[in-house]
Amino acid sequence: MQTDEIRLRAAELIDAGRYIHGRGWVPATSGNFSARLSDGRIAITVSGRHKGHLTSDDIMLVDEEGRSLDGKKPSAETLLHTSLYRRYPAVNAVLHPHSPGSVLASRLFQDEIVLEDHELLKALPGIDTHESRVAVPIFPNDQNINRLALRVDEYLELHGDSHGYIIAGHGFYTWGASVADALRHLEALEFLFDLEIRLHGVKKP
Ligand SMILES: CSCCC(=O)C(=O)COP(=O)(O)O
Ligand SMILES: [Zn+2]
Repeated sequence: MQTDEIRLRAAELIDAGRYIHGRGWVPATSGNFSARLSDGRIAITVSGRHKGHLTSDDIMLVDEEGRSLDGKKPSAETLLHTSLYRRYPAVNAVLHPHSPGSVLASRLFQDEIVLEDHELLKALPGIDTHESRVAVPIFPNDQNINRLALRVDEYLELHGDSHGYIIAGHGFYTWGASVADALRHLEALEFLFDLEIRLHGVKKP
């Protein structure tokens, strides 16, 4: 059943996809997006769809464990979304771009990229001064999404809240209380990754 809430969240994800693709952050059919509904179900992109040209047919519902509720095939990376929703009750949207900044950062830095002394850090929740240090962890890519989700979850358990994480040679994940918030975090992080890459050069020393 298409409730108003589902239609609204789907429209937000469709608009976000058009914007993110326009910026070159989800080339081909890469990336995936989701939003949590008030009853705990999750609206998520169908696997393999082009995220720049999404329609309502490309947004489906899964339960909290990532199981399809409507017979469609959810994103191959659904478990990376559901584990974030499980960990963070205040998070209602997760966005995953395959952006050049995140991929290049993973070639240049190991384990984490540190963002500090940037006014734009204030676009991230809980940060109100440029005198802040944000470490974005970098995990090795893994075709076993369950194993990757566990690895990320273990890191977050150990290190506390995070604004996002990079998967090496792949892309990054970020999240927020709403699709608009997650999109702001995505744009800020990608901008800061790009600045750090330019600052440090694109080749490893
Ligand atoms: C063509 S990109 C490879 C898969 C991927 O990393 C991705 O983000 C898209 O997968 P999905 O199943 O969500 O379409
Ligand atoms: Zn991906």
